[in-house]
Amino acid sequence: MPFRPSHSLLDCELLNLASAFCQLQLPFFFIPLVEMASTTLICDTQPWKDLKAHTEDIKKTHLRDLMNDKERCESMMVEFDGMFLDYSRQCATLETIDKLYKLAEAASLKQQINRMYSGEHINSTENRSVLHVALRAPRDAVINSDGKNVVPDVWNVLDKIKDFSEKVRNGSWVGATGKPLKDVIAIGIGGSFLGPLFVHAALQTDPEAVEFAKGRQLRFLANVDPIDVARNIAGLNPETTLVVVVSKTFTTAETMLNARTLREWISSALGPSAVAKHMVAVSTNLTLVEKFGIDPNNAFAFWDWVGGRYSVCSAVGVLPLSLQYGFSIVEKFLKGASSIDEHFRSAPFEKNIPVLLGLLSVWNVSFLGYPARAILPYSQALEKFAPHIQQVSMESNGKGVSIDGVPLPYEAGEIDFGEPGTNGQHSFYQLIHQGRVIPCDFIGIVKSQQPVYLKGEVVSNHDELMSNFFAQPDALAYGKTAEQLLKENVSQHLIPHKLLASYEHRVTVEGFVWGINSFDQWGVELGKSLATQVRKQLNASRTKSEPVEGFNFSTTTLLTRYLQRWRYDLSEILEIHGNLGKKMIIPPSSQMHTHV
Ligand SMILES: O=P(O)(O)OC[C@H]1O[C@H](O)[C@H](O)[C@@H](O)[C@@H]1O
Repeated sequence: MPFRPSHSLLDCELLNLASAFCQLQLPFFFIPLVEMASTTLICDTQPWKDLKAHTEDIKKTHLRDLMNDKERCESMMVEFDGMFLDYSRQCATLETIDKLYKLAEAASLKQQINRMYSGEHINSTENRSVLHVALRAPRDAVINSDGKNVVPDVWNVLDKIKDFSEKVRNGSWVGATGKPLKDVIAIGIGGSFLGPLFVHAALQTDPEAVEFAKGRQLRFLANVDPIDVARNIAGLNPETTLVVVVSKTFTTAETMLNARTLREWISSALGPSAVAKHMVAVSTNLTLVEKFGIDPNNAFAFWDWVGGRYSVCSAVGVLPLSLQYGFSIVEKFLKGASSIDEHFRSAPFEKNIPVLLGLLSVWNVSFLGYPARAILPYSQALEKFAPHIQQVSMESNGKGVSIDGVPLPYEAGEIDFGEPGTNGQHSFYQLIHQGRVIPCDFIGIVKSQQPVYLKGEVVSNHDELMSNFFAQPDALAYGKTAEQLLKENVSQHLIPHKLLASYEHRVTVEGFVWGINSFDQWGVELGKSLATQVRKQLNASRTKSEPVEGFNFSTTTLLTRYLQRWRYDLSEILEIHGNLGKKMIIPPSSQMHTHV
């Protein structure tokens, strides 16, 4: 059993809260709920063994020499629909790539992709199909799940979103006091937050989208930290605000508490009946939506064949983004993603961008032993791309057992991190230059959303940015002494939809080759159940002074300290939270002092 030590702690003396928390990263080893199978692992196949042996040749080769081979570099460039991928700076020869194709064959990659598109239950531990590609399929496409074409259902919801968002935007759907709803707070976390935030950030300065968003605001409330509530509602008026509660399950603790908090914010200001006009929902669980008090007519469905982290193209992203930018803008986004879906399904591997990206990741992680990957978009509009891909990749492929429950004797999964260039250059690039070898994805855009060219300057501002984009990869590849690697990806225009779909499929390719289930997340579930135990303890200690029990020494100490350093009784809680409209809407800074 692998032991994964973790640090704990944190001392918030800074805020004078003196609370101690710890980040639990328990040593656990989860065996999915399936019988242990005696299936062959990919590492037992000949192509895997050949690649292992081949790493010795690669270690003797310097990237500088590889870069001098024009023919090699030319074969490592691929173009599709406005995207240009150059992977010539990978520590790989043409022989490596050939061996990776053989590995893909041994992993039945083509067949696995086909199984996904044909709706087979490839998420076997949850017994579900994986069909986020259906979310952006054209209206006349046929994609079956359990013998039923799901595309008409997808378009029913899209049509409903179009209709609703137009009503809100043109003022025919108004708030309880008759005022138009110009501001939207989308509550959600994880997959119900990161994708929509990424796309929102990408569209925020898009010249066309800007026009459609005039006079409107879209905010995201994810963290259960009440500071996030305070920041979200700061400056907003409940009378002109629409709250969209986004949760696949409609049970996620953080989201539901935030939803109850904003329900209180609305009803304490406008009366309980105002909720019907000011709150709508996106979920697969319409029963719980109704129970919460949101009219199911004001709920937008999606389906269990959409994984949370793959849900941005469902109502999860489409509803808030359509409210902000109008449905036509979002529809273009869906079309862009769909173009990559078709490319992924049908292009031969040597021209298939997600397949190439995925195979190279497997090469870097499992053969060259590089556990991390930096995602470096030279575009501020893509500032939320790395955080989104972090979830897509790390929640999908952060697994230690095969899909059949066999412990993996090789590393799988990647540590993803990133920042837009050039900010990252002034932060962590030093380590990449001289410290550790980190494969990097450099993402550049040909045309800026917001060009500036100052009179008297040598180059335009975007060219200045792109000078760095072109310089850094070569500095890494050639270096002075050290060997580094990376790949570049240049897009003609800002194409977040195509990047999104390419990276989603890349993660899928990796999972298929590693032989893991990229579509479940049992580790996260364990964390949730432990939080339930802590929540019960906090309540028992606060309300009945019960001692902390049932935890290990470390957690008991931290919890006891936390409880002792900030005590309150029930009447105080009611005083603070009971009248949200009046007492909680205070600036975050003064709120902190009030509570200390
Ligand atoms: O959309 P929800 O059901 O509220 O879930 C929100 C998030 O919860 C968990 O963290 C899951 O691991 C994520 O995949 C999911 O996106």
